[in-house]
Amino acid sequence: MLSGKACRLGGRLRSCFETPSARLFISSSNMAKSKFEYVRNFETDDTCLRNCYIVVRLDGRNFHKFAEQHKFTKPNDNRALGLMSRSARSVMEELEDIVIAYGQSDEYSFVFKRTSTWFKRRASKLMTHVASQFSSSYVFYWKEFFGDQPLLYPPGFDGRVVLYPSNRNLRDYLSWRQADCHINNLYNTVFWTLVLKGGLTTAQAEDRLKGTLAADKNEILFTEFDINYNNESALHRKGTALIWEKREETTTKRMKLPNEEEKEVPITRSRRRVEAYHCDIIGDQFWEEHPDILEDDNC
Ligand SMILES: Nc1nc2c(ncn2[C@@H]2O[C@H](COP(=O)(O)OP(=O)(O)OP(=O)(O)O)[C@@H](O)[C@H]2O)c(=O)[nH]1
Ligand SMILES: [Mg+2]
Ligand SMILES: [Mg+2]
Repeated sequence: MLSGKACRLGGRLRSCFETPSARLFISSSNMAKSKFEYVRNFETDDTCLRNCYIVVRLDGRNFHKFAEQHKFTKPNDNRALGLMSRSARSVMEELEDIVIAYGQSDEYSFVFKRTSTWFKRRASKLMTHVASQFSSSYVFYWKEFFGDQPLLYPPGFDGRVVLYPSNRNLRDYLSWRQADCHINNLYNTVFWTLVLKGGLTTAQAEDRLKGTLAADKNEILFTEFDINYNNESALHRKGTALIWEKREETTTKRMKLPNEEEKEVPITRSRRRVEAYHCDIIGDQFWEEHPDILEDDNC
């Protein structure tokens, strides 16, 4: 006698029949389909093109308001930036194949290696995993950065996926984000210096900066406030690049060897860790010093 029951195997519903000597599985594709089955075909194929770097960029939703309500310091709040990078580190540690992440303000870009087959390269899976891991980490680690200051409401992050077929394109993408960081930070630094130290209203400061070039802004900071922009915090000027690095870590362990007394023995292990850099990633130096990030263009 065969006894039939539904079993879940590898995520698929199969019919499972047991005989005294064997188990027989009949996959659902061989069974009569329900009349609802056709809706599966409405799912679109969003597989990312092979050989391309997959970039997932997240950006905080309405962080202008979020920053106001949580009293972020102006123009940069190191607690907020620290929390963004802590959350990005959690994404890199929990998800596979991210070779570099770059963040500034309320955004973070995650670059998956071009040969990644994670989640069959399905854009929606990659993006939603990154966005949900990042968002839950942002809430989870909030206290580590903001202490007793409460999180007033759940923050959200939008995500998008962009493919870059060459190392040049990928580097230009990251350069674009770092240039954006520089432009915004220079503007915000002068703007808030004019307001907080120069006594201008926000409207006056906006007027004063209308039509100015980078050189003019540097000049205002230097001549009027004795501030050399290049000496401002690298975290604020350059943003944060997170990459994997191998580090030798030495610990000691108490060990007892045969015919010897128990003693402390040093043990050195090579560990992969996410390291943060606040440096220029537009020029060649960073990429020459970290040749493992990019894959060969001729793959
Ligand atoms: N004071 C302060 N504000 C920050 C800081 N980082 C981000 N912000 C705020 O977050 C905003 C991020 O800009 P956007 O991402 O363009 O704008 P948004 O308000 O998040 O709007 P959407 O992204 O379109 O939802 C900035 O304009 C600031 O108002 C910070 O360190 N300090
Ligand atoms: Mg935003
Ligand atoms: Mg933004």
